[in-house]
Amino acid sequence: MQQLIEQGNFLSLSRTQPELFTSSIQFTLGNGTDVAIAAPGIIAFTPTAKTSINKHVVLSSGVHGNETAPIEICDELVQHILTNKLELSHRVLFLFGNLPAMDIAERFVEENMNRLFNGAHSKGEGCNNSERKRAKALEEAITDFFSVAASGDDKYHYDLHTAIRESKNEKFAVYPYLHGKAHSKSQLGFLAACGIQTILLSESETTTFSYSSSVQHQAHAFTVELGKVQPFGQNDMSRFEAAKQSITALICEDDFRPDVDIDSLDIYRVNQVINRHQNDFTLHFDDDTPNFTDYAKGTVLATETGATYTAQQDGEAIVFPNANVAIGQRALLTVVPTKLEKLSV
Ligand SMILES: O=C(O)CCC(=O)N[C@@H](CCC(=O)O)C(=O)O
Ligand SMILES: [Zn+2]
Repeated sequence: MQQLIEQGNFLSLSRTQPELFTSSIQFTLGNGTDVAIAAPGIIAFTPTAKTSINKHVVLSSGVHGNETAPIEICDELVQHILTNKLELSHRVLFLFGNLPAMDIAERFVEENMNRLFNGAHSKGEGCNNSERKRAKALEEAITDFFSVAASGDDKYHYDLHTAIRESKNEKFAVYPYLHGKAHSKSQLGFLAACGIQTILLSESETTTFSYSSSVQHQAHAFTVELGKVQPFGQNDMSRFEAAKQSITALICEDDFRPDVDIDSLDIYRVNQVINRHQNDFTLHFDDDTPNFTDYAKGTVLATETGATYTAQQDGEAIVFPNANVAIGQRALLTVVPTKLEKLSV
């Protein structure tokens, strides 16, 4: 543990010597911050010297193993907390999602982990592979972490990703379906401070990590897309500076609440969720077509035996196209511009 406290290399040790963390470990840093390690890649910090803790923040990265920029950002934050370069004002749980997928620089090993949350890990064939077991462990870590929040405290979960393709709107966030609850203006302010001006409103239940935290814990939860997938060490970190600074402010300042002019944001709602049902599922645009490319009504976007998927409105745009997903999984979202109707503070 001496090496961990001196170097702060929690992610590296989790990946290279996971046996160090197979039993849970607790210790306290010199500045009074309690550290609890539940498993490799799962570390929580509680700044006990603070009397006004009212935010409980979950930062997950690497749920897809090849989405490296968020992993590098969180790795650095953890290092700075462990080595006392950063002093927290609020509780933070860091989750490094798919460690084996990071090692092979792939999105996943056997199964896309971001379709296994909200209990999906234990449905169907059951919790029978390492990604299903990890999704369950990550959910349990969040349940434990939020269980000590007092009523009225704020719970947050930012699930940090990068997209496979280029994107006309480089940074964007998926706001999980809120079942009629109002969208939060202060959360949109925080995301804007991170450089995220584009928000997709999901309109259905899913098995993503952010939806799970939103519906299970009433957390302010988002899937945050910070840029494009790059190998470890090849990210232009200057493109993530605003996100890094704002996340740091959220966890280190007593009350970081940047404001935003809602009219300056690009808000979309999901219009179609197109799943792949057949082996011959084909997208009808080039592989390098960026996210948020929009089409005229009637344009054929994808086909498969028995179905043709078209733009239903002028200006309908594509997001996350991927013809290679497993049968039954989401191969394409389409989105259309919208306005936010119900906003809370
Ligand atoms: O670029 C892509 O095709 C995928 C990027 C990514 O991993 N996106 C998330 C979004 C989750 C959500 O809809 O909230 C995913 O597909 O899991
Ligand atoms: Zn991802």
